[in-house]
Amino acid sequence: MSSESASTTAIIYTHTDEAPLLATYSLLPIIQAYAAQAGVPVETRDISLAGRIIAAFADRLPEEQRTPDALAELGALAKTPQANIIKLPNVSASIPQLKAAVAELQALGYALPAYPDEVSSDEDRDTRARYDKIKGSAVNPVLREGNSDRRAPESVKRYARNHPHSMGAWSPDSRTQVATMTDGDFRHSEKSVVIAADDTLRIEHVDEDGTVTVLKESVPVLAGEVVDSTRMDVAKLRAFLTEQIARAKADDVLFSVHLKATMMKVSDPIIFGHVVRAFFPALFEEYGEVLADAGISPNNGLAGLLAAAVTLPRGADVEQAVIAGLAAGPRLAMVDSDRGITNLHVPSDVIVDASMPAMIRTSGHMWGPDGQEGDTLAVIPDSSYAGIYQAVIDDCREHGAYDPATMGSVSNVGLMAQAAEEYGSHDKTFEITAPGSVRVVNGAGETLLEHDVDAGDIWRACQTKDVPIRDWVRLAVSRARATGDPTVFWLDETRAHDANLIAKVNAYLPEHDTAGLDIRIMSPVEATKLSVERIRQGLNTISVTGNVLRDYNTDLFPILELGTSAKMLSVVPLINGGGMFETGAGGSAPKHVQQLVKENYLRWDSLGEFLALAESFKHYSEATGNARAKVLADTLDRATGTFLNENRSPARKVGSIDNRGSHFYLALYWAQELARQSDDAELAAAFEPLAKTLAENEQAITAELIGVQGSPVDIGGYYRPDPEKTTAVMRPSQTFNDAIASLAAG
Ligand SMILES: NC(=O)C1=CN([C@@H]2O[C@H](COP(=O)(O)OP(=O)(O)OC[C@H]3O[C@@H](n4cnc5c(N)ncnc54)[C@H](OP(=O)(O)O)[C@@H]3O)[C@@H](O)[C@H]2O)C=CC1
Ligand SMILES: O=C(O)CCC(=O)C(=O)O
Ligand SMILES: [Mg+2]
Repeated sequence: MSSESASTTAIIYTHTDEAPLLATYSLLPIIQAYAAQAGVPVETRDISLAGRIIAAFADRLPEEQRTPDALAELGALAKTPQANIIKLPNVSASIPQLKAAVAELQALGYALPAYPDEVSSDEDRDTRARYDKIKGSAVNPVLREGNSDRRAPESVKRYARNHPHSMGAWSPDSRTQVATMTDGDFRHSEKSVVIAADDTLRIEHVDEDGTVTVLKESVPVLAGEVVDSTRMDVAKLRAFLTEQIARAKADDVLFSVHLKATMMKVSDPIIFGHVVRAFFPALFEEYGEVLADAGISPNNGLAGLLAAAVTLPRGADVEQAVIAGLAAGPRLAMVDSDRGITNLHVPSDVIVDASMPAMIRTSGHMWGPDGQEGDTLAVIPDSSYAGIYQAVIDDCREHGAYDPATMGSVSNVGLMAQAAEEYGSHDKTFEITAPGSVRVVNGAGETLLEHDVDAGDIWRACQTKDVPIRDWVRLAVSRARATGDPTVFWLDETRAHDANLIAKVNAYLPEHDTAGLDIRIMSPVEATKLSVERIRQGLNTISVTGNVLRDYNTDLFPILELGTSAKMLSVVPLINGGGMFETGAGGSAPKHVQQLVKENYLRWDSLGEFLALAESFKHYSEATGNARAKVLADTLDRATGTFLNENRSPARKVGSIDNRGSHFYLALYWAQELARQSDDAELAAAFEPLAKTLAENEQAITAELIGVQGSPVDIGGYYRPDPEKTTAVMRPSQTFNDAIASLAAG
């Protein structure tokens, strides 16, 4: 089947990375077997980090190693009404991850160039440009051609209330605090304009002598689009960081930094590098030049720095300086205290959306170098969104931890389509090399936005198109109508960008019937206070936010309410009519892969996949008229309900059912629902024998699945696991495999 004809008729299930990929090896064969009975093809496309690297260098690889650019194909598909994509989380690679993936592929025989830290030739420039396109959040902005609708379905919320997850108690004496800048950051420097007519903008740097350097030649814009620019004053950033490090030391709390070096792939690694510099002043005073000359950047974290420094003549001295710096500074929060991995080791290890809620769930604690929990100074340099975490912390300190058995819910409608807001800043973010100004100029040569800058400052521009804003308002009203819940736009009228958005929201709301709906506009901090107050009363609130708060809120509230964002329903109604169904709101859980390899146990919870799949079948049925797809959806919904009632989610430890066992139970309940339903007798007959076989063999299958656990396994790679080895590991029950195979045979 060619990809064009496939795209009009098939559901595309993405082949990604890490834990979700492992789960796919077990779950996808079940899905394909069931869907085939209803005439619904389910195909895969490889958008894994390794797959994207291979595709990007296809022209430099021999014929037999080449693969097509599946991400480009799906990006184009997402713009069509035919799109029906199930999107699993994928690695948004930091440079250390990218390098590791390249090394693994090279070892597999792919003659890929190394990532050039220093660029000295045209070839380097080309190689670097290809890798830079792959790194960071490179998949989601391409596929997300719609806004985001993330929520906990009622059945999931009920499950969480009946099986409340653990929640660390909060003390009124907690000294945990958020530290954020009050001046000179992105928040305080922001300027914003609404574009009057379709145009092409240019971004220029003007140095102190008036010499103009074009930073970006062409930024096409449409009428009604919001364009912002802003700067991080690096002198102020460094002063702020030095102050916070001293403060954490004086207060004897842990020091931690929380960034999004993956999604904000240009700005945040630079900020991360400044944190590393500020934490180790003596190291950089002494060896800064040596490290820089060797192309070793603190932006990639302490782990990369230490590994690379070993090769230097004074490598041992550098290592000693790091040890001395750790001893001299405040106690540094740890990612893994057993393995000595600090908060400053790898930029992709401290991703704010997951790291802050995990801390709030654990009594406001992080882990210290001694492996003990402790209060922390959580540094979030830019103040645009940091205040929401402080508001939650203040609430917990005052009223204690939330109670998952009784708390309400905060769902999210997020603006993200067409690379909205910070998502689109990657190719418009610059680390400034000389003092002067940066300006955004329109086609007529007029300056629309301008900032004074100094060398080292980070300057960035963002774009938010009008069509997505309009669609976001529509989606917010439709969720408000569907639920009757208060619906709050988290917008701050004192922020330049938000002020423009507020005007648009006020213009577009009257296009809808909002009679009887409670729709408000509040600053993020005030909206947080309202939402947590309602949560404590067991009440639900819809948060309608921009892209970054979409990311933050859809981990923050689910982690507090459900224990994990993996249990979220995450739908992206694509603006051109297609559907994308994301599986949960979390990431690719690297820790889970380590556990599988060590003890053949995968604790990944595929509930997000089950929820996405049901929505995808529903959409398929509506788009194609295939009534059987609707039967698949309805029966899967009911099966997921039983799955939750029976508490068949993976446990965390060896000896219980894990991800594979949870897939068996889903297959059992789904087959039983299909056999039982009366909408389609033929389909019922097709599933009756399977339902019987699975039920009869429950003991045997779970015994086979649990029996393999407990010892190390080989999946033949991390970023490019070997398909045969991984299949063998992820499908270890012959009885179960035979039963699924019998469906096709029958
Ligand atoms: N949509 C996407 O494509 C996204 C991709 N990412 C990427 O994922 C990677 C890891 O990100 P990170 O910030 O560490 O966040 P993760 O969400 O991957 O991990 C945080 C923790 O969340 C829990 N968790 C997440 N998903 C599940 C699940 N399905 N079942 C059970 N537990 C789950 C696990 O906790 P525990 O250990 O307690 O079990 C996990 O260790 C990065 O490369 C990041 O860029 C991140 C977010 C979204
Ligand atoms: O695109 C990414 O890097 C991660 C996105 C994410 O965390 C989210 O969508 O919640
Ligand atoms: Mg997120």
